[in-house]
Amino acid sequence: MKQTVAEQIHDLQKKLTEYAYAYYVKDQPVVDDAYYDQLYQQLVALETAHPEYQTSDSPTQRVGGVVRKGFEKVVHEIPLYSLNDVFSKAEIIAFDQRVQKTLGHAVSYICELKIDGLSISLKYENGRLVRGATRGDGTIGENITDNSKTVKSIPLTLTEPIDIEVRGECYMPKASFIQLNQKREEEGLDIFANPRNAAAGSIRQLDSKVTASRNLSTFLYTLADFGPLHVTNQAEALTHLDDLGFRTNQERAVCSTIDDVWAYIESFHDKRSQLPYEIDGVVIKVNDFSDQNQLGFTVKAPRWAVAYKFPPEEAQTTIEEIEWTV
Ligand SMILES: NC(=O)c1cc2c(=O)c3cc(F)ccc3oc2nc1N
Repeated sequence: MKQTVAEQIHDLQKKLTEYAYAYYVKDQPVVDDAYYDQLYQQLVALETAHPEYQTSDSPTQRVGGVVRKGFEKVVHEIPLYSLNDVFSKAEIIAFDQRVQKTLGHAVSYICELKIDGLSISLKYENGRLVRGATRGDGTIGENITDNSKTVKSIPLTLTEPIDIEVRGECYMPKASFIQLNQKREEEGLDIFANPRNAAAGSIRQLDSKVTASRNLSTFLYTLADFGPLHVTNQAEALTHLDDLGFRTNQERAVCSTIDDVWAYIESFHDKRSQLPYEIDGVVIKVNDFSDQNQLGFTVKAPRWAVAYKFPPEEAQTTIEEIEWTV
């Protein structure tokens, strides 16, 4: 039986959302670009002819179009802390000693690549994105909801209709950074010093169409407000973020000893230049949440995590060296 217009539109929205998820979140395209574009144009035509069926979470709403005079301020009910930096194995061992002394037992750690982007916070109500915000000073950030919606790896709707707040890093892939600077040079514009600055300048654009053009991506890493989720450790939390539809970094590893942590760090010190995104170190976190809660926070940072920083990268990676994934 012939589909109604509403069914055609809903069907296209669903398909295009699934294809975009595979491409931008899982790095595993399921259709080629030409086919995606063909369906996308069909959806734009149908939604234009029947705006009553255009939904706020349709893939066509990713193009931006809001121009603001400035950013509203956002108060982070749960502050975004920064991490204490360490620069040597000795400091990591000292961190582990402090943790064991405070808790009275050994712990397992989770190592995560330290993505060199800018921190963002995303708030969902009933599974719908309601607010995107920059970290700011950790308590007061900027409302970048319009721009967040143009970042293709940020889900507009979660797989569960829950209230939750998550945090992560918004970054610009190395290849996009190199292409953006080449384009800016040709146009006689100033170039960005590094992908982090390019990401910050792109997510804090007053014209969300510009943000949409910058091919930003994300890796989420924290459940700020767990909502109804029952997770006991960071590894589980990251799996939940995956299940909800977020993009998380798959290089993470649970390590039961500091020697394993150090082996992880050394392995990524060598792989760093081949990664399609910039990292400036490795974040080491006590994995278990009850241990984290017992360790708590200082005024500015958690006692249950440190950021091991790599020495500044030597030569800027050439485009040939990079694996061409988003
Ligand atoms: N850049 C990062 O890739 C990254 C950053 C942070 C944080 O800034 C961070 C700050 C906190 F107070 C607590 C946990 C954190 O975990 C983190 N985990 C990460 N993977």
